[in-house]
This record gives sequence, C-alpha cells and structure tokens, in this order.
Amino acid sequence: MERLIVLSPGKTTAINLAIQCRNIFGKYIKVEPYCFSDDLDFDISSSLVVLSSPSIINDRIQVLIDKGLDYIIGRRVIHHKHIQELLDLPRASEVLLVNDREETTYQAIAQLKALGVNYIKYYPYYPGVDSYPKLDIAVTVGEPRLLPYEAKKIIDIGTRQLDITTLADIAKRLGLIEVLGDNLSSHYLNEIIGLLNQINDDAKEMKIIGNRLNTVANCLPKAILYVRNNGNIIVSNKVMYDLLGAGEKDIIGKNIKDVLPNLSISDDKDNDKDEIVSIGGNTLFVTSNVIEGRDSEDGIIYTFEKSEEIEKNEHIIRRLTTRKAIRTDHYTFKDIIYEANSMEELIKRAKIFANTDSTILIQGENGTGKELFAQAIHSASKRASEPFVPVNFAAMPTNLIESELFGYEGGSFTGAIRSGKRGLFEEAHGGTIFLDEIGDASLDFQCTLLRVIQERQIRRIGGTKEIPINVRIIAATNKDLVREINKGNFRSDLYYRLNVLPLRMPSLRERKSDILILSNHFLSMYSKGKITDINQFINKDAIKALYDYDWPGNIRQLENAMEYLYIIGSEEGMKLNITHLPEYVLNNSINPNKSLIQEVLGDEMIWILNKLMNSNGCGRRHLSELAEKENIKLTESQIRSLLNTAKSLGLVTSTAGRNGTVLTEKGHIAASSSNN
Ligand SMILES: Nc1ncnc2c1ncn2[C@@H]1O[C@H](COP(=O)(O)OP(=O)(O)OP(=O)(O)O)[C@@H](O)[C@H]1O
Repeated sequence: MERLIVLSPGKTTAINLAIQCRNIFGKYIKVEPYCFSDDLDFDISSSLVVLSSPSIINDRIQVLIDKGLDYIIGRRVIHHKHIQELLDLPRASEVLLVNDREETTYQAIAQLKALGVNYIKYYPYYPGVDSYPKLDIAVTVGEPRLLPYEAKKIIDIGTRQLDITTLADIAKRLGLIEVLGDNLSSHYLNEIIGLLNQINDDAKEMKIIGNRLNTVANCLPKAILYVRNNGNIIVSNKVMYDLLGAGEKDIIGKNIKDVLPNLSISDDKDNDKDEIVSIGGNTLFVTSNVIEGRDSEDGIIYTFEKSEEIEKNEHIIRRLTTRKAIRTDHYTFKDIIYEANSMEELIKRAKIFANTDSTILIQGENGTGKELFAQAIHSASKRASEPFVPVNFAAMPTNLIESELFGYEGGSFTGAIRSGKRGLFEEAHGGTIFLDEIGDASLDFQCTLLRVIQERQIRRIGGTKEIPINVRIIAATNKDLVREINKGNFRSDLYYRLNVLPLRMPSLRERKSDILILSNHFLSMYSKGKITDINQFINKDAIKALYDYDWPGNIRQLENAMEYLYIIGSEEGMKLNITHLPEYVLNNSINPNKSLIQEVLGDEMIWILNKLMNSNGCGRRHLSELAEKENIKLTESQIRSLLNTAKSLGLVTSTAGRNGTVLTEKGHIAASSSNN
C-alpha cells in the first residue's frame, strides 16, 4: 500500500481525519484527504480507503467498491478533551447542534448524550434545515462555518475522531500493527489515563463540594431534609439525625413518608408551606420550599425548627426592634403595704402562683390593688426581665381591641400604618400580659381570646402567618364573672380558662386594720417622708371617721384622701380635725348610724314621710312651705316627683279631701323605722 485515503463527504472532516491519521501513520504511508467534491482519481490498487462513516457509500463509492476498493468504515468518537466546555453549561440549556449532514448531526447528538451530556436540550441543524430556533448557544462538531446566524456563544467540540478500534484496523491492514501496536495502545492509554485523571479530578472536586455541602448542612441550627420529587431523601443534617434519633443510613435514600409519616405537607408539592408537627416529643415548625429545578433537580427542602427556638429568635428580633423602652421598674411584693391577715394569706398564695406559668384571674373591687398584685407576680416570676404589658378592656374602644392586641399587616385596613404594627400580645412575648377589666370584653372578642389562650399563637389582622406567642396571662375584673355568665355577658369556657389560679382581693372595708398603715404610707409619700404617722397630723375624731367610712373606691380612694389631707394640712399649718376631711368621708361620719330604710329611700323621702305622718296627711304646697320653713332644699316639683315615687312604692296614697296625700300602712312602718 502506498496511500491511506480518508474519504468524507465534507472537506473539513476529511482534512481533520487525515491529520489524525497522519499523526499516527504519516511516517510509514502517505495520507490524503478526499471529499465528494474531489475527483476520486486515486489508484485503488495501491490505496487503503477509510470511509468517514458507513452511510457515505453512494453510487460513486459503490462503483469503486465493485472494482475491488480496499476500504475500512471508520467509527468516530467525540474527543473528551473538547467536551469540557459543554459540561460547564447549566443544566437544561438549549443549544443548536450544527453539523454538515443530517445523519452526522443526529449521530453527534446521540454520542454527546451517550457521553453523559444528556441534560442539555439539542436542536439539530445542518445545511438544508429551514426552521431552527435562533439560540444563544451553538455547538458544532468542527463545522462553525455552517452556523446559519451569529450565535452569542459557539462551542466547537471539533471533528469527531476515528476511534481506537478503527485505527487498530488500519494499522493491521497496513501491516503496521507490530510496529505501532505499542505506540497506539500507549497513546490511547495515555488519553484514557488523561481522561481518567480528569474524571478523578472531577470526582475529587465533587467530593470536596459534597463535603462542603455536608459541613454547611451540619452547621445549620435547623434540621433539614432535601427530598426528591419521588419522595427520596437525598440530603439531611446532624440536627435532623439527632431530632429523629436516627443515623444517616436510616434517612438518606429513604422515602420521606416512611421517615416522617405524620408530615402532611409532604403531600403538597405545589407550594411553599408551613406546618406544625410533633416529632419525638418536640413540637416543630416545618417549612417546605419547593425547588423549581429541571428533571432530577426538582424537589422540596424541608426545614424543621423547634417552636421554642422560633419563639426565642422572634423574641430577640422583637426586643431589638421594640417600639418603646420596656419598663422594668414594676411593683414587687415588697411594695404591698398591709397588716391584715387576709392580705398575708393572699400574698403567700400569689408568690406560689408567681412560680408557675398558669393563667391567673384576680377579682376584686376597683382600687383594691389588682394591678399592683399582677405586677408583683410578674416581678417575682422567671419572666421578670421581660415585658409586663397591661391592656385595659374598659378603656379601649371595641373596634381597636383586635388590632391593638394582635397587630396588623401593612395596608390591612384604612388608617393602618403602612409598615404594619405589632400587637400587644407580640410586645408581651416572653413576659406577662395583664388583661385588666376582662369582664368588659365583648362576647365576640372573648371568643377570639379563648382561641388565642388555647392555641398560644396569634395571627395579625390581614396576615396569614400564625405567630407563636409565649406570654403569661393575668386577667383581672371588678365584676362578678359568675353573675355575668348567668346574665349571658361572659363566656363560661373563657372563665374556666382564666380562672386557673384565682385570687380575690379583699375590699378595704374588709380589712380596716390596714387603713392606718396605708394612710401613713401615702402621707409619707406625699410629704416626701416628712409625715410618717397620721396621729401627729390629724386628731382622733378624724381618724375614727376614716375607720368608719366604707371606702367604696378602696385603696385608690384612701390614697386620694391622703393627698387631699396633706394639701389641706400644709395650708392650715395645724393638726387637722374631722371638719377637714374630704366631704364624702365627712357626710358619712355625720350620719354614722343611718338606718337601712334611710339608706334606701334617701333623706328627702324620709323627711316627706315623717311630715305626712305627723300631719296625718297634707298637700304638696303645704309640704313645700314646711321645707322652706325648715330650710330643707326641696322645690315643689321635686316634692311632686318624690310623692309620685312614694306612690309607686305603695308608701302613700292620694285622697280627694284637703288632706291631699296620706301615708299607707307601709309608709307608716317606713317613717317610724327611720326614726329608730
Ligand atoms: N396594699 C397596697 N399597698 C400599697 N399601695 C397599694 C396597695 N393596694 C393598692 N395600692 C395602690 O392603690 C392604687 C390602686 O391599685 P391598683 O391600680 O392596683 O388597683 P386595681 O384593683 O387594679 O384598680 P382598678 O380595678 O380600678 O384598675 C395604686 O396606686 C396602687 O399602687
């Protein structure tokens, strides 16, 4: 043989393959490229012809074959060195694959896929194709000049080379196998080793990336699972293993439904979702994020967080962004002034309650110290350094209660702050919320409150997210809630939820022994420590009057009285007597032993009844004259209205005679008993 002919339909391929052959066989034989546009005028008796592919045998070649052409059909492969750039393309990239002919174009696509570059979408193009997408990336097999437009990126993976089996065939046919065998095999061995090294490097790189991913996953404070669309778990981390009390082998490669059967969001692959689940005794907040990849990249990442961790984190954020400085100077049990045994007992109980997180209901009249107790309990609890947030239901307009307590998202209603607002429950997170005058809450709101107490989470108005809250609830009321339940004004289920730890504040009249010590305390407070003993400030009669008074406004009223006395005392510059007392105490003291009937009917009515009794009946005008004579402030019309009331109570009756109005038997009894 004198020549090695490389025959291909296109010139480029013929030349490229000829170069490949020349590199190997050039020392021993002349290598020449031929393409279809050439005259095939070589001497077939002294030539070995390598056909670039089986499909190129056309009539012209068939004639040569029939004449005894010595030929080899080449098998061709893509050189691994050239596909690196292709491997770097993002998954699901779309490329125009350009080659010289339909057959070779499809072959190249098939070979690239076989080589593992199967995550790219190939659009075939070869001369003669009319419709093709103008993609940014074009991949060509040594034929960049055939590209029908200017692509942004052209990757030329070079002409597919003759594979080693074809080359060995050629060597054998040329009688060069002895000479070239070793070279050939070592050349290809080198190539293969190069390829293996590259694969190895890639594998090493993959391993490093994998390790890095594991390190990152294991450093996360949250437990994570990355689950393929078919439910197979492919990534997890240490926190997750610890949470499940399981090892990697029990989780990786397993189906999520087997690992976490009670996770309902694993059924929903359409949207990112949140859910609360209980795993291994932990309440976990689970978030799922759908990964919108392609093919094998699709899946869901689940993160699991212990709800107390979320609370802690949210709390830190809240503290950092809190609207107002949090008051820490709350009352403590030491601030409660008392001597009465009933108070001693109450404080003992309240201190025990302070050690718990259970809901407390404080009932008692106005001004008895309900908020003082609530603050003292908070201060003595483990929440002392956290906020104490008071909410007064009697003072808050009904339409604002929900937004004040639960907050709202930006733009949820007219008048809302654009950025939204945290509610008082969120403000109180970690601490105590004091729901004062709870008996005044509307029935609708009671229902909402009941849900919040049960679920321990709130949702802002206009919001979709449930926010876990960790607050201690102390409620207070001056109303008799049982009576309110009977009247249909208060929900019994809420009452039982609130009344877990009950405290009943005694009124001041039930602990009159505290009047002195409290008076001293308030006087000392207003006088800035100058007056510490009321006995040096007011006389005995005045002190007795303070004891005799009922103090319907309780300690708050006593405090006001002491402030009043201190101001009067500073003016007078002498020891105060009974006349200096506030009018409400004074009135009570002048008539200390008012009869019950007098209390009920009032002084004016009793006066009228007495006059009627003494005069054996008289008219309205006469009563009016008598009132004027006795300096009693009663107008004729007031007398008329009082007589009407007396009539409706069955105390008097009108007569036709000049006696006008006379007492009934009942009226007689009332008048005489008022004189006892
Ligand atoms: N035992 C006490 N020692 C000292 N101060 C007291 C005591 N009890 C109540 N006070 C004071 O009396 C005032 C009223 O108390 P507080 O506001 O706690 O009563 P309350 O029952 O919550 O009243 P309301 O029902 O009207 O809200 C406060 O200034 C409080 O400091």
